[in-house]
Amino acid sequence: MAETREQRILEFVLQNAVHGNPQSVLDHIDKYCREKEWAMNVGDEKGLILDNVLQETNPSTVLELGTYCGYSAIRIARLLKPGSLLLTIEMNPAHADVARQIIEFAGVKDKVKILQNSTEYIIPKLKAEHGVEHFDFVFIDHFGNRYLPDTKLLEECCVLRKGTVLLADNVSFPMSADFLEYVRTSGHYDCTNYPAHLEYSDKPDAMERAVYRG
Ligand SMILES: Oc1cc(-c2ccc(F)cc2)cc2cccnc12
Ligand SMILES: [Mg+2]
Repeated sequence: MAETREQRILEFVLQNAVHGNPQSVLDHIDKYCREKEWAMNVGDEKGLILDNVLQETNPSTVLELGTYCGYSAIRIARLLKPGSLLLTIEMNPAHADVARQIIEFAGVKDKVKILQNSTEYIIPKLKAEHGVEHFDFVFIDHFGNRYLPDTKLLEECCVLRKGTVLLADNVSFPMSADFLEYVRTSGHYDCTNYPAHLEYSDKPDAMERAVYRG
């Protein structure tokens, strides 16, 4: 039996999902985490909200904060038009390694670039070292206490443009309360709340869409 939960998820996917089929990989991660071991993927219910908000935006450049096992990176990449790119930042090297393998197995690695470091280290380097002009879409799904500082860092580093869509997971939890307060009251964002449930659970949770107005 693999040592970590993330390695067991990877093993289940490699042994049961259809190689090169992103939906099969998503379905198998959901099956494992619902039936065997809970894990903090955005999951199928909130994943549908992510799909819908993403498709309304039809982005060419996407940033994700918090890769974990790559579940949402695959959800996003499978919907991106040709020539689009997802940059995803993961500070935990073991998680990044599992994500790399799952993303490759799903067949979407050409649309995804995993940057393994902290968000505060990478965000200031996105323009100079990763050729980023602006992001059309940002999915925020790392640790709630970093949501606000990283949103302000994205503003300061000028990687947002008028109309950039931020979508944040887990905004029902107190850790991201300062982020919610800021995007709802600063005057720089138009916000929409999407009530849902915690992944693989009946506990309440929610996502917040915040459209940057500059
Ligand atoms: O979707 C998430 C859920 C949780 C979470 C963990 C334990 C709980 F009891 C409740 C919620 C943590 C996350 C950390 C980072 C990104 N997403 C998370
Ligand atoms: Mg989450």
